Order: sequence, then C-alpha cells, then structure tokens
Amino acid sequence: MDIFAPNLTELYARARSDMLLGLPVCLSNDGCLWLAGAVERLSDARIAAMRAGGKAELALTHLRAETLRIRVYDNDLTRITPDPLSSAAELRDLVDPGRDLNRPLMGPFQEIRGGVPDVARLALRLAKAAQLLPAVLLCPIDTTPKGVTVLELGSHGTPTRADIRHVVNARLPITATPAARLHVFRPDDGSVEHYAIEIGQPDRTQPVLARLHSACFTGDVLGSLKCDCGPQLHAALDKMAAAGGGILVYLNQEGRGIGLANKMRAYALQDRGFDTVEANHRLGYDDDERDFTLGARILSQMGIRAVRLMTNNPRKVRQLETQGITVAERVPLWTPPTAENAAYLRVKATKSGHLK
Ligand SMILES: Nc1nc2c(ncn2[C@@H]2O[C@H](COP(=O)(O)OP(=O)(O)OP(=O)(O)O)[C@@H](O)[C@H]2O)c(=O)[nH]1
Ligand SMILES: [Zn+2]
Repeated sequence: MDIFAPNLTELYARARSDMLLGLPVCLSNDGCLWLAGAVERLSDARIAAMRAGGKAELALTHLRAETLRIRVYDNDLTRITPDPLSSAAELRDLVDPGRDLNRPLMGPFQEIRGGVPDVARLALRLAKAAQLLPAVLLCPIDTTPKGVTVLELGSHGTPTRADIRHVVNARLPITATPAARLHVFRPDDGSVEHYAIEIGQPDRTQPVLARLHSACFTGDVLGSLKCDCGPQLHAALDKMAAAGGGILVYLNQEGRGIGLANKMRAYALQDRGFDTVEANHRLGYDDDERDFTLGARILSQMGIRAVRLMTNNPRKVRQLETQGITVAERVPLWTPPTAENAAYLRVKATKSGHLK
C-alpha cells in the first residue's frame, strides 16, 4: 500500500473539507458513482456541471422534510427531484429555514422512492460534519472527474472514531484560581481541538469533580443572556477551585454540535417564536448533535476513571458511563435564571430531559 495514500479516516476528513469548500465529492456504491455536494456551498457553475447528465436528487433530513411537508420514505431522510432549472440560490431557499416564511408556498415536491438512500445518508453525514445545512445535491455520473475525492460505501465500512491526542499543557492562572493548567487535545481526523482545564491537583484515587462543558461563544465569551452557559462555566471553575481540584473538559461543540452559524440561524428562528428544539429541527438538525464520548476519552487520557459530574443533563452521565467512566455522583449545577433565559431553561427541562 502507498504510504502517502490517505487512510479511511483521512479520506473522510478530506471529503468533509471538500463539502465545506463547495467541491463535490464522489461516492461510489456497488459500481455506481454519484457526485455529492452541500447545497449551502455549491456554485451555479458546479451545479450545472454536476447536473450535466440530466439526473439529480436533493436529499434532506427527515426533520427538514417535515418542516417542508415532504413525505419521508427512508426513515431519517428524504430525496426529492429538484427542478431542472433551479439555481444555486433557489436550492438554498429550499434548505435554509431563514427563508421559509418569505416563501410560504414552496412545493409540490416530487419524492423519490427506492434507489440507494445510503449514498444520500453518507452525503448528509459529511455535510453535518462540516457544520453546514444538512442538504445535499446528488447526481449520478459515469466516470470520476479528475481530482475529486472518492469514498467507497460498504466495502471499507465507515471509519471508527478518530483517536484524540494530548498536544501540550501549560500553567494558566485564571480568576477562579492561580492553580490551573490548560491542556489541548487534537483529534486525528483533523477536526477541531478540545481543551481540558485542570484545577489544582485532583486526587485520581477518588472520584474527581468534573464537568463536560460545550462551547458557547455567545454565552462564554460575550455574556449572552439567552442561555446559562457563561454563569455555568464560571460556577463550575469556582466550585472546583473551592474543592481544591477538578477537571473541566471544554468541548468545542458549539451550538450543541451544529456550529455557530447554524446556532445563529436557530436564534433567528427563535426570534420568530420557535423554541430551541423546534429551531434545530427546522434547520434539519437533531436537537442535540454532540458526542460526549470525546469527553470520556479526554478524561481517560488524563488518568481519570471516576467522576462527580457537574451537570443537569442525564445524557452526559449515560454517555460517560457507556465509555467506562464511573459517574459516582451527579452534582447539580444551577445558576439563577434571568428574564431572557427562563423560557430556554424550561424547554431544556420539558423537552430535553434536563434534571432539576
Ligand atoms: N443549537 C442551539 N444550541 C444552543 C442554544 N443555546 C445554547 N446552545 C448550546 O448548548 C450547549 C450548552 O452546553 P452545556 O451547558 O454544556 O450542556 P447542557 O446540555 O445544557 O447540560 P448541563 O449544562 O451540563 O446541564 C452549548 O454548546 C451552547 O452553544 C440554542 O438555542 N440552540
Ligand atoms: Zn450558551
């Protein structure tokens, strides 16, 4: 095997980057070839070239389909035949919920049944991994155009979770305590880095006070009043400092894993009356796209086997436990609600199963 040839993890990472660049990727399934590109990023010229053969499918998640009242035949996704003349902007209109209310009479849509939904499923997965709107254009082709990344379905399987490596750590005195260190972790699939803030010298022979915090640029950095992230972050660090030790894993899964651009799309929908869960669904995303197993792997690498986890979210507890980290205790982490975040916190409790 050619030592410079990308392995499966590296190929998927390339395909994800291509999607983000607006380049189609080639998906090969049982000898059939498809070009697949994320609608959000495709130019008119690339769409025209992809559709040169005359056939095309537009794939959306079932959640986006439900918003557009499109029938779903493939459980988690739907495929429709796009208008042969539709421009890049018109396709984007269809997939971007920010425009739904401007164009209330979209449709009727021509659903596609049969065929191979697995190709669409993989393409949607790549668009999500690139934190784009989960909507892809798929066009069958005869030969792979030069330079296009090729992924084969089935034969190689899909890559398992990439390893994550400790890169560096250094002392970082912070407001909560001068006794803090920042560790940086880097996944092998070229995705975003994650951090761990180690407070004091936690006793690893006992369950360690820990938190998995998900990035929230608006709350953590700007002090947004729409959520409780900033106050939770600082309360957690203060409690760890008061207890003499702890580890806060800072996962760069902004917006529950959909990225800041999509979170802001969701906020715009919330200003039109949708709640935090409904807004994600209208985008085509699940309400929570985070992978907490990353947190478990970071904790394991730091020599942590058991934790007292500061959270109100039972999913975090479950996912840590399935990854072999013992959650000896769940420590509630409440901050006083504000007029701006009360409704958001209520929806987390009623729809997302957050505990009191
Ligand atoms: N998509 C979306 N993400 C949001 C919204 N409000 C906050 N977030 C994100 O939600 C996440 C909140 O993370 P956490 O506080 O770690 O998680 P949690 O599920 O609330 O659980 P605990 O705080 O541990 O109880 C962050 O990634 C925020 O960016 C929203 O309205 N929509
Ligand atoms: Zn937040």
